[in-house]
Amino acid sequence: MAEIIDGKAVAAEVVEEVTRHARELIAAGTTPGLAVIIVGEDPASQVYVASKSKKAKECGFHSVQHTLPAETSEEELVALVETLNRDPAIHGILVQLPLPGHIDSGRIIQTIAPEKDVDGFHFINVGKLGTGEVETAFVPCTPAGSMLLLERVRGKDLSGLNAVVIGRSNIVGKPMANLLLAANATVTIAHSRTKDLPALARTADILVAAVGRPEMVRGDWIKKGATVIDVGINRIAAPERGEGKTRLVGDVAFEEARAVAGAITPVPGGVGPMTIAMLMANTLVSACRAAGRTPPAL
Ligand SMILES: Nc1nc2c(c(=O)[nH]1)N[C@@H](CN(C=O)c1ccc(C(=O)N[C@@H](CCC(=O)O)C(=O)O)cc1)CN2
Repeated sequence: MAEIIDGKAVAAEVVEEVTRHARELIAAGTTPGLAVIIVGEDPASQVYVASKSKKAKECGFHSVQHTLPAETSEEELVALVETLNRDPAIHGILVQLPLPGHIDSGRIIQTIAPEKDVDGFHFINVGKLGTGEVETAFVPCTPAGSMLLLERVRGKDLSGLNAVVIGRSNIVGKPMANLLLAANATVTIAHSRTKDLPALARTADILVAAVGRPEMVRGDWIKKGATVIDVGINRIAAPERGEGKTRLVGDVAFEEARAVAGAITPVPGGVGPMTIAMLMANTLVSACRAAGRTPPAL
């Protein structure tokens, strides 16, 4: 049976470290500030944003939440981001995704000042990560958190290991592939047009599933002893729990996979909690840089 990688516990460790460093920074005169923006009433987004704001307060940060109606115009949102760009008390700006359809997410992301882009989605940060400038980039929170979990079982250097990332999104798949490459893994990105995905997945010592399709990766796709990082968070019907009930599953069929893998992240309690912990870490780093201090290695 595979080792279960406890993302909740690792996230709690990260948050504890961030809080300790934040205390020192605050004593030296800089309070890390995080502004989180949500537009509309998507229930999952509301939960994530509330968790982010709450966690920021727990870390001792100055935490501001902007809750905007779904009808907010793109121009209004741009204006808010520009105001936050100029606010010296704010070191991190996060616009919760997805945004309502009438707003161009790309334009909003590119409006965020790169030095406050704690989501790591701005072209400047994407480019830095892509060219190996990891030290000065902001790395997107979910891949950064996934790498920390991976490090717990495989160490920092992945030389000689084959990694397969299923999914090519800008938020997870592509940055994850870049981080694996920076750690010396041999990386393949697979997607909906990949031929014989199960066979390719079976070549992976490290398999990252980030497709958003419930339990797509089956046990017989997994090489014996592989490390499986499940980034998917899918809510599915669970009639066995009662009428109208739901449950969360990942992109990996967990029970099948744990019988074959060497280590695996569960859903919930794996990569998800790391996303919020790494946002706190990125905000601390941003505040350290603004204060002219060397950010801690987290
Ligand atoms: N601007 C951004 N928007 C979105 C991001 C992001 O990184 N930046 N990521 C996702 C959602 N997300 C954070 O925003 C997120 C998803 C899941 C979790 C989490 O802790 N999940 C728990 C389960 C929670 C539940 O019960 O529903 C888990 O996996 O254990 C945290 C953050 C999209 N948008």
